[in-house]
Amino acid sequence: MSDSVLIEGLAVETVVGVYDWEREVDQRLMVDLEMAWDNRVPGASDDVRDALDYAAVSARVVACLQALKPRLLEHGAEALATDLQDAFGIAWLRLTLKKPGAVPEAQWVGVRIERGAR
Ligand SMILES: Nc1nc2c(c(=O)[nH]1)N=C([C@H](O)[C@@H](O)CO)CN2
Repeated sequence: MSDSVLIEGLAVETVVGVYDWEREVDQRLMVDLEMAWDNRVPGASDDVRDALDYAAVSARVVACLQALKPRLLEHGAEALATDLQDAFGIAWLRLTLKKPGAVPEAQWVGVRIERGAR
């Protein structure tokens, strides 16, 4: 079973970064998520209660990162992955956390992690 639910380019404004000035301002993070889910069940029932609700996941991503205020992207990604897996029962996920503008010469910099097993 290789079904997924996807979220791409979710924007989150939060405190993030290791430098003193970064603790004083909000910056934008972008989140991409691929989450393993058996889509055959909601595919048959047409009931959102059987689905991994991408709207509910998106709201939790925003709340989690705004509460965490991570210094490192690595810490934000790790905490977010654990929180989402626990909250929604996601067996496997791939999470990319991007910080656009952190390196002026780059479109974005970031980290990508995979956690769990399909
Ligand atoms: N691997 C990482 N390197 C750096 C991070 C990070 O989160 N992970 N963060 C910074 C600063 O906060 C930077 O983004 C400020 O522009 C530097 N390196």
